Amino acid sequence: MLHTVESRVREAVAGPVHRTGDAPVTTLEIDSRAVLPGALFACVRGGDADGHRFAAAAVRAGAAALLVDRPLQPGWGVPQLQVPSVRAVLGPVGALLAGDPGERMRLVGVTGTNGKTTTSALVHAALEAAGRRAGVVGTLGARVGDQEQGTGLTTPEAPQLQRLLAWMAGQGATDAVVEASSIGLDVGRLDALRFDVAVFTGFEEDHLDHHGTLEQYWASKAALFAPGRAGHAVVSVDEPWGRRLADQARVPVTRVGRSGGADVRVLSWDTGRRGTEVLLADGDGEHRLRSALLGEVNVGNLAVAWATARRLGLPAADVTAGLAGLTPPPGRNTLVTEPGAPRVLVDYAHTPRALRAALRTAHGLAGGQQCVHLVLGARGRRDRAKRQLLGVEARLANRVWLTNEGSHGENPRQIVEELRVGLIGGPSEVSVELDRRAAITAAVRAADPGDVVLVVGRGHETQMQDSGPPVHLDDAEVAREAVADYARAARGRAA
Ligand SMILES: CC(=O)N[C@H]1[C@@H](OP(=O)(O)OP(=O)(O)OC[C@H]2O[C@@H](n3ccc(=O)[nH]c3=O)[C@H](O)[C@@H]2O)O[C@H](CO)[C@@H](O)[C@@H]1O[C@H](C)C(=O)N[C@@H](C)C(=O)N[C@H](CCC(=O)O)C(=O)O
Ligand SMILES: Nc1ncnc2c1ncn2[C@@H]1O[C@H](COP(=O)(O)OP(=O)(O)OP(=O)(O)O)[C@@H](O)[C@H]1O
Repeated sequence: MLHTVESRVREAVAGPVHRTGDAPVTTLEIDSRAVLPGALFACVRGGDADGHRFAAAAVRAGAAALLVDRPLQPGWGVPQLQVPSVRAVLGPVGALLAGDPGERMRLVGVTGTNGKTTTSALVHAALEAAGRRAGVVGTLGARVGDQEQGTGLTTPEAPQLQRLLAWMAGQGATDAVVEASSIGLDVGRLDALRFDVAVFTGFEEDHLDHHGTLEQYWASKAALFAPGRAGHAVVSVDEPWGRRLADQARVPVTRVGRSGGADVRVLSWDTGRRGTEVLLADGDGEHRLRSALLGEVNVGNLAVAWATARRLGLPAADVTAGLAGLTPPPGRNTLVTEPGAPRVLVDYAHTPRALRAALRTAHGLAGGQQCVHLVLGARGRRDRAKRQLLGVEARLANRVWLTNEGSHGENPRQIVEELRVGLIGGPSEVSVELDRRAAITAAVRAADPGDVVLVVGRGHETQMQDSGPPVHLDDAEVAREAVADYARAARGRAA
């Protein structure tokens, strides 16, 4: 009933709350186009639109009540609950109407500029190996057992996130791992959830088009590591940002890294075509982890996942088995190979630091003798300041193919020019091919069999958007075709 929602709102926020009547409400919905009969429609003021404008449409679709921040005249015959900020109560109200699933589950929240999806998948694998039924929510969707649902966002809006957790609990999940994006934290999508363990994978400049300043971006992430939000923190302290967080967090911290002060310390590691091996030391002694994930970034991800799983009380043998058994998430350092053809590494790197790491992984695979060819673009209408920095990092490649990555209405040639600025004066040979499929194919054709072609930016994504509707484009699929053609042609020449 709406009066129960009112009580929850009063517990959660200060300020005036006013209700015009009562009605049974079953779900919370923030999009009028998704309203089902019995919903409480929350009128959210957004960047593009004011949800109050869609209240009439929501009532026509069956909304039983409205959550508003100003009284609507008329109310179209349904009661209204007026609060100071609709967005600020989405978490608590979403939790209430979903049956407070977070209170029945053990929750892990994973934040960091990069590594959330990978680390979440690792922790999830460890939980399952320990015999716990666990769900996972993030960029790749929501999953429990063999059931999946799309999420659209890395961290879904609070009503959807709460419904997903309820769905997982209904499927028997006792635990859930949730990717916590900075934007999700900033706009309150994770409000009303308390994480048993909050995980920090690392930090660099990103999403400044949303946050405005680096400090604001930092503050959004750091907010997760506070009493009431998290019980314990697992923090990668290899970089200064992690050390800052470990020092400032107001919850107990497990420090993970290569330095002497770390509680979970990486003693040595090795990564290559066959995967990654890490030797760790913690309070219980030394542990050797093996994983099919490749690339130096996964050394840290594995160590952090280990520390998280152990913090959750999972037995060491189960954690080791879970981490070893994980199939690499799609588009994260995915290797495409055929005998006689160059190897292609498809990776979701879309920040300067991730690109640097991916290039190091590619050079490692190329063995230092062979060339690394990079296919690089940048997404339109997103973080424009990042482009030049990506270009600077791209100098680590021997040859660079600048291309389109989905212009979202911007001029793709202009985006490529902004990337190219960072490459000026560098040693790499630079070509421009705006057709992404043609760029990947050309890079493979131009490579020698021992070379590595690194395709970054889109990872698992299968839809690319320019000015028109999205079109199907899967980098790994294009790479597989190019590599197969290359191998066929090589066999033909040899025959
Ligand atoms: C910055 C941000 O959080 N934006 C999200 C936000 O948009 P907004 O508040 O501006 O909403 P709006 O479009 O102005 O609309 C206002 C309200 O009217 C409603 N509406 C709108 C039209 C209509 O016909 N009926 C209707 O009810 C909308 O559902 C919304 O509630 O609320 C929308 C509705 O849920 C989200 O789709 C939108 O995400 C946009 C699409 C987005 O791309 N967000 C990205 C940047 C994002 O959140 N990314 C993070 C980080 C990913 C990473 O780590 O890389 C993520 O967690 O995914
Ligand atoms: N710990 C890490 N530090 C830096 N870069 C990483 C790390 N882990 C992965 N990466 C790089 O970042 C890319 C994205 O990894 P992942 O999907 O795990 O991160 P994410 O935080 O979920 O990204 P997003 O929020 O954009 O979905 C990888 O393809 C890899 O290039």
